[in-house]
Amino acid sequence: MENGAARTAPAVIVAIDGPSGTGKSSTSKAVAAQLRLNYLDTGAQYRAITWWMVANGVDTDDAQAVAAAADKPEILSGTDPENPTITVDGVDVAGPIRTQEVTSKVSAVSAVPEIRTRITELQRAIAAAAVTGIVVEGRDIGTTVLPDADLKIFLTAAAEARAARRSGELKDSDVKATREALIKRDAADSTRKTSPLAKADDAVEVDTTDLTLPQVIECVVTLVEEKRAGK
Ligand SMILES: Nc1ncnc2c1ncn2[C@@H]1O[C@H](COP(=O)(O)OP(=O)(O)O)[C@@H](O)[C@H]1O
Ligand SMILES: Nc1ccn([C@H]2C[C@H](O)[C@@H](COP(=O)(O)OP(=O)(O)O)O2)c(=O)n1
Repeated sequence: MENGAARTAPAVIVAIDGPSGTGKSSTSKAVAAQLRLNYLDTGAQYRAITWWMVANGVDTDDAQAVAAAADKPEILSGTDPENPTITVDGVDVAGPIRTQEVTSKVSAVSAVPEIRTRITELQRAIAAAAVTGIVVEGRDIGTTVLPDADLKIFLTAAAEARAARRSGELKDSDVKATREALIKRDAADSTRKTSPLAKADDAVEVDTTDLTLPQVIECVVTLVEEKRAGK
């Protein structure tokens, strides 16, 4: 260290993208907790605005109606990886945003350009305010939201593995139906016009099919540390 001065690590921005069930949320939370960074689940924000549309009787298949309401709800994300929170107009929606109804409607709502503009602004403001840095996970973080991120990771996994992981979380669900719903949602998210799910050219791809969660976490922590060390 020069002249014995204490050196403060610069804020590090990590973008983690990929399809459903590849391990984005679990990995991002653990990496952020381990490295004392903030954490943002951008899927939760799209789920929250979708929840609001449903709760307020907006037809989620009517893109014009969804666009007209895009600025109405106030969405707040708490970025502590040990206790991430999400509220809409002051209401805790962490539970309600995970229902099958919201899951089946979120792709249509998040394809509307006015919704993406609104949520992208929120995401950039949260990332800019993170003093030590942040891990942001989603579908278009490396490509659109934070194209200058210090490190971009794109997680993948075989559809069978992803469906098995997801149905392990949902009681009474069968793997085949979960697999079909997941493939349908990924296809919608990857083919929408505005900011689709995509790997950034400079992202590191990690196939998690045959890796345990601790292995994926270790891999990403190592990549962040290498970046910080300037390798
Ligand atoms: N590498 C892995 N091996 C086994 N299970 C995993 C792995 N990564 C994540 N999981 C589990 O799969 C489920 C989905 O993971 P999650 O992090 O929510 O994925 P995503 O955010 O990409 O949809 C969770 O129950 C999680 O514990
Ligand atoms: N950056 C993002 C994050 C999520 N979305 C949309 C598309 C996704 O199907 C939904 C839900 O995302 P979420 O990460 O909660 O999905 P998972 O069920 O965890 O895979 O939100 C998006 O369009 N852009």
